[in-house]
Amino acid sequence: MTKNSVIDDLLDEITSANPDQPEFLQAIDEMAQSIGGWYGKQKDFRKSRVFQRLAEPDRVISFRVSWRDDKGVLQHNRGWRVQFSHILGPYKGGLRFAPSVTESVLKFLGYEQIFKNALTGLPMGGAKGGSNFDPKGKNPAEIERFCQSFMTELSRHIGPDIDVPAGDIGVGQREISLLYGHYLRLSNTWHGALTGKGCNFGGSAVRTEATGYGCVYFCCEMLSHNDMEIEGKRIAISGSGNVALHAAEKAIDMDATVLSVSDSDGVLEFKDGLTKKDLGKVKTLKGKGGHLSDLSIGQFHKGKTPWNLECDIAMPCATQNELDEDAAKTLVEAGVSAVCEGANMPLTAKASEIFRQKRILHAPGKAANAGGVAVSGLEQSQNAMRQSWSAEKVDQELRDIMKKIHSEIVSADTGKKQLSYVDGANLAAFKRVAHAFHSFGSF
Ligand SMILES: NC(=O)C1=CN([C@@H]2O[C@H](COP(=O)(O)OP(=O)(O)OC[C@H]3O[C@@H](n4cnc5c(N)ncnc54)[C@H](O)[C@@H]3O)[C@@H](O)[C@H]2O)C=CC1
Ligand SMILES: O=C(O)CCC(=O)C(=O)O
Repeated sequence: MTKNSVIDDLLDEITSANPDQPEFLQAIDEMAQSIGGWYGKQKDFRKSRVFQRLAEPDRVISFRVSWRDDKGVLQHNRGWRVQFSHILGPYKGGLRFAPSVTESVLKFLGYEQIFKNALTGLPMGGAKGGSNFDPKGKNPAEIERFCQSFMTELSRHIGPDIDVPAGDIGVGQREISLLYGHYLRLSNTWHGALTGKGCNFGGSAVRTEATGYGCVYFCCEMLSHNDMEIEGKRIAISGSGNVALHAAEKAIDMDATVLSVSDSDGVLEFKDGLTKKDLGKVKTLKGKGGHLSDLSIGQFHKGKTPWNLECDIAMPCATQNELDEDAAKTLVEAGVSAVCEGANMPLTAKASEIFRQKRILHAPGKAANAGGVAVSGLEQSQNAMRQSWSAEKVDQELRDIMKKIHSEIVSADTGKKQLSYVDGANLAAFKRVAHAFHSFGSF
């Protein structure tokens, strides 16, 4: 079978089984393109349809979340937990609260999570969950009532050896605290059934910072492997949430010039580089749910993205498909050297293809943003051991894990002369999961 016929064969059945799930199919397609050459030679895996079976979640739990708003009116949203695979460990992955959440979005995130978690080398399966609830514009009491109602159902499905959720878009430490508090009341058991908890009640040092810091650590590994360094590089960052602001913080520490942060209204540009002082102002504003356009620092460009800024490194840290083909072309013309994904699947398939053709270094999210879930894995270990490690120890572990992920990717035998971080990450992770899955028989 040629590579293309293998890929067509893999995609046909999954595509027809998942109509109207474009994000999920995009993630599946990327994996099939990366591993197709190798998979075509794996007779046993093809015969037992490992790829197709792995594309079917273990289960998708969907539920009603009823909550009362401040006017006393009963509202309801839909909640989900996609428990994709627990081959390598308990289900693990974040919860997202945003109006754009659909089953397709959570399935793509859950699928990516299986392979990201495999790359960390820690015993974690893959899952994702959340709700189409929009936290924007809700007051704290409404958020609390929503979180409690959401957990009333979710608590039946989670536990330290079953499924361990964490945060994602719209779910930060405030929401994790509310969710965990309600879980404790319902279960009457203290154990680490959630990660991202406050450090004074079982959370790990550095978990809040880990995704952004890890992304910069990975970027440094990738640059140094390719005879470059981060010092002095101009970095365009999108987003202004947990991942973006901690990536910006670490990049500034490493003497890079951070040119931007953004939100859905536009981009805030810092021509001479974001300073720690101004980063503090952005953090304070975002902590209160404000808009970047309200700040009187930098230059705000309404309705724009960071992708037309002249930069050396693009670091998309906001959301899926935020960087499209035109943006990729603009970045290439402006001389970008590397793209490092803080967000999950922030590039459209066409944008990704442009960077591949132009041989731009491109670190996919499942590698570059794995630092967050890796420190979640370390939080699970600390909870199980009833220990609390120092920030220095956790940060060192995080650096070591990002380094190890990088070296696994560059040594993955993709059969191609040109090093592709996308293919390397997909192949290294898929092999680990597929070998375990296959050995379980009719699983
Ligand atoms: N929090 C974590 O530990 C991890 C998060 N991620 C991924 O990182 C990305 C960001 O997540 P967080 O920072 O945790 O979320 P967050 O909720 O803290 O921040 C999201 C930010 O993105 C901005 N945003 C949303 N849509 C946008 C758009 N279209 N254009 C520009 N900005 C937009 C929002 O204004 C907000 O500032 C997501 O893709 C998430 O899945 C990945 C690994 C771990
Ligand atoms: O920390 C975790 O469990 C999950 C983090 C996450 O949602 C992600 O890696 O996309």
